[in-house]
Amino acid sequence: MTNPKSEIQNPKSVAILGAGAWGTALANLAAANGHEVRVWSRHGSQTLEAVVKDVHIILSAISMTGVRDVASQVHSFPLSPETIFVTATKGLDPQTTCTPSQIWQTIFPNHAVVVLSGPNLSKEIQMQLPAATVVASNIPTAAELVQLVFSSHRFRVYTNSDPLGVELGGTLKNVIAIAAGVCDGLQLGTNAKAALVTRGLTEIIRVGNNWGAKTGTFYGLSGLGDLLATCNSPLSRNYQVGYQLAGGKTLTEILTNLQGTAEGVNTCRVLIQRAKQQNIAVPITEQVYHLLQGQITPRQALDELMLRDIKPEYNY
Ligand SMILES: NC(=O)C1=CN([C@@H]2O[C@H](COP(=O)(O)OP(=O)(O)OC[C@H]3O[C@@H](n4cnc5c(N)ncnc54)[C@H](OP(=O)(O)O)[C@@H]3O)[C@@H](O)[C@H]2O)C=CC1
Ligand SMILES: O=C(CO)COP(=O)(O)O
Repeated sequence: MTNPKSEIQNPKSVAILGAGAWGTALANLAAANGHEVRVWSRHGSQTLEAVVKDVHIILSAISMTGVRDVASQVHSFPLSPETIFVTATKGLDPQTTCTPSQIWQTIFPNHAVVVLSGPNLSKEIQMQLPAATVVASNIPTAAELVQLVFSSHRFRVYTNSDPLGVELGGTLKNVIAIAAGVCDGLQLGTNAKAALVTRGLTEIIRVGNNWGAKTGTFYGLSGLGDLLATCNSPLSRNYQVGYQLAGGKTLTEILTNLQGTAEGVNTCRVLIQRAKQQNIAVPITEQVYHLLQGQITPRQALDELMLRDIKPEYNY
């Protein structure tokens, strides 16, 4: 059963770039609503040019490492000026610290770009469990069109007019999810976890505000919502990285055996770079960074956080 409002009077053609866990789940959602869906993978039989030809929507669910290259390739093909880009990647560009939507928008300045982000563990969505997400754009009609394409009785899609905030919420929480995995792996208890996630949200808001995003966005699905999902679920790859580090495995061992992408590892490095440039306090991210670099143990990271100077709670 589709959402009655999204029932197909006007089916759209949708190119999904990336046949990983998230690209596949999103392709299934659009196809279940009766849209024409074409999926591109670099290992697939169809060319990128054929997949994007004449489509209404191009949705990228490519890992951060591939975004710039794939966006540049798409740029070399003829597209309708009406084509809407949707980005579902949760990462930061190591060279420029740009978000994926900033990359797409720079390469396609005359096209609408929509960010899709929320508490969306793809395994649960593939099992058709209920979930909600946010589609955000500076062009409201573009976000509304994407909302219709993906909405169903199992997948509730909200629009939002702060694409940067929605994108940063989904991206920055991955670093906190690694820390949450460490917290659970060390069996630090529920109080510790609540403190970590709440102070993690403060850190995300501090970084987001400096970047130009709105505070309120981070209390929504793509900030607090996604923190709750990924900091509490073993389905999250980022959480798994932290949990297994706490169990004594090395990062290399963990990443070799992990199914899929844990963007928080790269995001943490880029975030440290940006926080230094902009002079933003990111104490949790700093400890995750030292831990990922193998410079401290999980217990030492905990001590560093607990022994910081005492201060007022609100210091965005
Ligand atoms: N899984 C989830 O629950 C969710 C994931 N996300 C985000 O979506 C993004 C993708 O995650 P997910 O699908 O889980 O990851 P996967 O590792 O399952 O898939 C990654 C996809 O990116 C492709 N890719 C990677 N590098 C390149 C490249 N250089 N050129 C072309 N394609 C490339 C991979 O292609 P190939 O298979 O050929 O390697 C694959 O299709 C991440 O940013 C993640 O944070 C967001 C919400 C939910
Ligand atoms: O972003 C996600 C859920 O919203 C997926 O989390 P992981 O990338 O940690 O698996």
